[in-house]
Amino acid sequence: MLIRKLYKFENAHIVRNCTTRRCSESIHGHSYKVELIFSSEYLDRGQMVYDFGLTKLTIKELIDSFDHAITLWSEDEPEYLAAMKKWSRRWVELPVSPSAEQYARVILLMVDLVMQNTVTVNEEKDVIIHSVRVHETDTGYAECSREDALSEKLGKIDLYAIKFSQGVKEEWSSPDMWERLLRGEKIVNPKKI
Ligand SMILES: Nc1nc2c(c(=O)[nH]1)N=C([C@H](O)[C@H](O)COP(=O)(O)OP(=O)(O)OP(=O)(O)O)CN2
Repeated sequence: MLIRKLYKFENAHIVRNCTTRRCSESIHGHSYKVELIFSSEYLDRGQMVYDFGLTKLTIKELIDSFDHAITLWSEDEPEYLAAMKKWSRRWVELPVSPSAEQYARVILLMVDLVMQNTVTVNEEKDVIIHSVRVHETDTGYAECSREDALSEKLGKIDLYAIKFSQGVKEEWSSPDMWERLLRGEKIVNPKKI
């Protein structure tokens, strides 16, 4: 069974090497809409796949890292990267270019990491992030399955290579949230929210 939760953020980027000039040559922004689809064959004590409220904790905080930020590709021109980092307090650097496709893959892997580290307390069972849809505009989205996120054909994504600026981290409830997730530290879900 599937459930879906929608997140929104405002973000700026350039997508180098793509065909559309406006996209590859000028910094521009989008009001992103991100749909997370979770799945399980089981229901919890509340007869839910996964309480929507639980998706508004670490997962929401992590996705909100992109809000009012510029997303950078680590292989972009060093001069451009340095300037963006100098003039924007909030930035996220990815090892892949920030196309809608790569956003969807990165976000799926991030959410998967959160879910793998989460200890559930309401008899939730085998809840996984099933797919992610990233809407860049009202007219275009990219959709990523778990297989897509891990696909060697689409290129491996190294979560350890993702960098968040100090300005992003200091707004997290715990500034070392990402390092803790990468270390595999467990997050115990609250009994009540
Ligand atoms: N497959 C992809 N194609 C494009 C991406 C992308 O991430 N994946 N991104 C862009 C640009 O970021 C661009 O801003 C969005 O392009 P487009 O859909 O053309 O935007 P419009 O607002 O002009 O769309 P309309 O349907 O004309 O309103 C380009 N392509």
